[in-house]
This record gives sequence, C-alpha cells and structure tokens, in this order.
Amino acid sequence: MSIAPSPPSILSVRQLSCERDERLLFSGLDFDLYPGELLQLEGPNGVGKTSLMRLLAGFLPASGGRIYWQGKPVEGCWEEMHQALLFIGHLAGIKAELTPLENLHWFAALEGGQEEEDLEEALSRVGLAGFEDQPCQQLSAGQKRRVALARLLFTRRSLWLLDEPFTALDKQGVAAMEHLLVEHAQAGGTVILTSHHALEQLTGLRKIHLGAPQAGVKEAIHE
Ligand SMILES: Nc1ncnc2c1ncn2[C@@H]1O[C@H](COP(=O)(O)OP(=O)(O)OP(=O)(O)O)[C@@H](O)[C@H]1O
Repeated sequence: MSIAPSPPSILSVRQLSCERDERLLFSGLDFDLYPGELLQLEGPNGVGKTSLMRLLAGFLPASGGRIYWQGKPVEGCWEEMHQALLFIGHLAGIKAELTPLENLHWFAALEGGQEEEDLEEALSRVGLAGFEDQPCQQLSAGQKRRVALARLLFTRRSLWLLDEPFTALDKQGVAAMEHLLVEHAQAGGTVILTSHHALEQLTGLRKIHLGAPQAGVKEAIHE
C-alpha cells in the first residue's frame, strides 16, 4: 500500500499508470516534487512523456494510482491546482492571426492583467523587439515559440508544465530559457518539462526516465 504524501510536497504521484489505446505506457510511477525543483521527463519517442504531463494537468484520466496536490488528493482540488498551474504544450497555444503583443494581452488577461509596457518588455527580452505588431502567422517557428514562452516572464503561476519548450529555439534562445527556469526555481517555483535536449546548464535538474516502448508492461525507472 502506498503512503499519501504530506506538504511541503507540492505535487506527488503514487503508483500512477497510464494506458492509451489499450497499451500500457507506464505503471507504478511514484515521485514527490517540492517547491524550487526542476524535473525533466526523459525517454524515447512515444514512451508517454506528453501523456504524463497531460495526466498531471488533469487533461487525461489516469488508468490507476493517485495524484496529490500539496498533500491532498487532486480530485478534490483541481481548481486550486489549476490556479497555480501553467501548461505550455507542443502547440504553444498562440493564436496565429493575432500579433505577439495581442497574444500576450490575451495571456495577461487570464492572469488578471498586465501593463502594456511590461508586455513589450517581455517581448523584447525574448528577442522579439520590432515584431510586436506582426501577425504570428508571419513569424518563424522559433519566433512563435518565443511568443508563447514570453508568458513565463510575467505569469504569477508557480507550477510550470512545459512540453518540449525548447523546440525550434536557437542556441541563444535555449540558453535564455534555461536561465529563466533556474530563476523561477530559485524564487521557489517548480517546473516539470519534457525535452530531448541535454540541458546541461540547468543546475539541480532532477530526471525521471520513462522506459522504452515495448509490448506489455513498462516500468518507470527513477534516477
Ligand atoms: N490522442 C491520442 N490518442 C490515442 N493515443 C495517443 C494519443 N496521443 C498519443 N497517443 C499514444 O500514446 C503514446 C505516448 O505518446 P506521448 O505523446 O505521450 O509520447 P512522448 O513520450 O511524449 O513522445 P515524443 O517524445 O515523441 O513527444 C504513443 O504511443 C501514442 O501513439
């Protein structure tokens, strides 16, 4: 029998399993995550990293096991958890017909508002000065990703779930992003991310490796 976690763990999973299309992706997954931690989910394509992120965010039901938010079963406090959660998925969530500045206004409205100059400053910090008013559909893949990530510069949410945040970013973009994640953790925030990058600059990074896909049961190996 698994023991329920207690605070100060921010997020915990116990014996978590995930099945999709009658295929077991992982089972028996246990971990605790504390404020100030950076956690990378690793593993080959198709092993279930995105599925685990979606499950932690409540977008996908678990096949078994439990998720706890600050020591409480998450079923009773999804709303509380979602107020603290920022999920940026593969598709980045930006609206192609809007400009970077309009997209940030939209994100800021979800956070309770933000001054225009702060949003311009965020765009400038992610290297998009001069592109504020160009429709996002006219931007490159890396620039679109930067628009989505600019949100991290003003969000007040403490738990960041970032699915492949470095996709399409150049070297300098990856380095800036790594710096931002470390800053967030140092301020007491928590990050779970998936990435195929080595992420050598992320000091204190914890890793959970999901096993290679194969028929039948797969086990999660903790590092
Ligand atoms: N919408 C879906 N419906 C059914 N099965 C899905 C769906 N999305 C993904 N899967 C299956 O779930 C499995 C895990 O997919 P997932 O996206 O979680 O893997 P991943 O580890 O994030 O892979 P990658 O490194 O390629 O991003 C895959 O075998 C995939 O076919």
